[in-house]
Amino acid sequence: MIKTSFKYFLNKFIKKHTLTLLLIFLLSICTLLFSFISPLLIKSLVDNVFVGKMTNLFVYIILGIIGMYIFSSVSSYYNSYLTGKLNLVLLREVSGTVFNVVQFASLKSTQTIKVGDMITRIMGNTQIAINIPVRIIPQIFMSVVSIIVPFFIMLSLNYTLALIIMSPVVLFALSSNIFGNKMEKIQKAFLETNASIYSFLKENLSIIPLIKVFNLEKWSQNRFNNHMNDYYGISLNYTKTSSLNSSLSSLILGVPIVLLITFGGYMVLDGSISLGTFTAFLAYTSIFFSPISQLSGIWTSYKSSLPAFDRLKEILDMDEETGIESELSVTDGEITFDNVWFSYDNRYILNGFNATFKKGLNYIVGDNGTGKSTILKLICSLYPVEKGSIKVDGQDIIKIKRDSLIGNISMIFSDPYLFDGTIYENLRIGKLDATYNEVKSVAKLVKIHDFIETTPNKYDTQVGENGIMLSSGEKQKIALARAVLKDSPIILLDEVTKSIDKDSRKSINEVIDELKMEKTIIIVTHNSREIEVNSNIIYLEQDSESKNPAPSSIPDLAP
Ligand SMILES: Nc1ncnc2c1ncn2[C@@H]1O[C@H](COP(=O)(O)OP(=O)(O)OP(=O)(O)O)[C@@H](O)[C@H]1O
Repeated sequence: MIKTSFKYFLNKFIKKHTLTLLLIFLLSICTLLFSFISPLLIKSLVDNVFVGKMTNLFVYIILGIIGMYIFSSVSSYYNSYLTGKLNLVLLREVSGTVFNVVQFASLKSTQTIKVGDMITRIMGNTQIAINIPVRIIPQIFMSVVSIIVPFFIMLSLNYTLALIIMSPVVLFALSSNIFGNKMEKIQKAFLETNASIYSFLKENLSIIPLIKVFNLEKWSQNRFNNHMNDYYGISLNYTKTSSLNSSLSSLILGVPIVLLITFGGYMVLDGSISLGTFTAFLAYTSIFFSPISQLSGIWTSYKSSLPAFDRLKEILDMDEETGIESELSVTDGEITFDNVWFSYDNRYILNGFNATFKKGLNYIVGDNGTGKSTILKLICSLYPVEKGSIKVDGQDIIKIKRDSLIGNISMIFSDPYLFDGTIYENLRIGKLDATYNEVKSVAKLVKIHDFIETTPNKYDTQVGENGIMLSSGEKQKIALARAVLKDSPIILLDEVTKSIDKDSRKSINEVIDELKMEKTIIIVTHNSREIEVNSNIIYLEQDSESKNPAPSSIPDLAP
């Protein structure tokens, strides 16, 4: 699974940056050149200048070292700048794509992941995934080059000594593999725990009033502590394993040095290698083994980053909302449900539901949980139906482009969903190009204008997160104003007058009365006293059978 997600990620996001990555690889080699050449310059310094007394070479070697330093520093600057830039470009592209998928995915699929978890995936996991192609793979490449080049140089200097010194490589390969697999498992658990902490915090911080009125502070604290204990346990395991890995690497790193001093030292005394060759070996041994030791750390980070791909792919694979073919043309505004089946998590809410909603007033009434709100959401295509069809003026909504369908519908949820902005901005989402005057006249219509005028900055007053500065009734009036402003032929209202006072309700009903002449209005309500005579009524029961009763025969569902 991880392999497929990784390949998919590379093809979707990294392939188009191949040139930049190649340039980064090239600059990495340039940065390394100095470390490869400098031991040879030192060898020449010892053997030719100090021992062989070729003093004319001295100045060239010094100039060579200075030149290599400058070249290496310039390459290193461009290398790190390009890497940082590519990282930022990819972060913007990947998180933008993931966010976009979440926006357009069906509600059913987005609801499978908790909000806090989703946030950690969009930002945190994206960065972890990007690290692999942008930092980890170039580091692996650099390490491999840093191993291969000194390997051949050492072989050319002294074949036997080179092979003796390189023998501990096997130990590195073994420990990297063992630790890499272990870290992959730990990181998977770590990412899940991290996501559940975010989800818990997101939920907890949004229900603080509930916690206060039920005296749940201690209970809540315990839940947080439990999450933190899990986090602590997994993080400690991570720290323990990675510390063990790095100290084991340092221990293994000592083996070739001991081998060089023992065998190389013997060879110098023996006269089979020069002192310069021994010095060059000393330098190449650390050049050769430090990337091997780094490689085991990089391999561990590579393995531990892999679970992030699966978590991102889960989002990128989400179903898009349906409706791709045609535009909706609303003439009579008739909506028909024909043998509609729909379930949440295999629990059927609608079993072959049939109903017709016509231009004018339509009511859906029924007990809690019978599927009234679900019917409105299905008309908006927020969820796809499983069997049967929903048609608007004979056009199956499954074939209609989503923005065309939604362009013809105003849906007001029972929760008005306000965002953190001004009253004006919140009203205007019904019609983004509405003028100030248009917004104002609609606010007057739904009886919220007078209240707005009393707020500190009038229409520019900030409403706070989810409209926390406003009362439930004020929020519902704002939501209603949005629907009126949108002026669409179909209006769906889910218990929108439940928190509205008697006078305002009266004027809102007058607005609805005016709109019913030319629009299809479907109202979900529990208050049968509000239902107009001669309107179309769908009464839902637990088995989802619909009847068309006379208003007088509907049980009074109001509390
Ligand atoms: N996103 C969801 N995931 C799973 N089950 C859901 C979801 N939304 C609603 N349900 C379930 O579907 C059933 C119908 O819900 P719906 O909100 O449509 O009922 P309703 O008739 O509007 O209820 P109420 O009168 O209480 O507002 C309920 O039993 C509810 O638990």
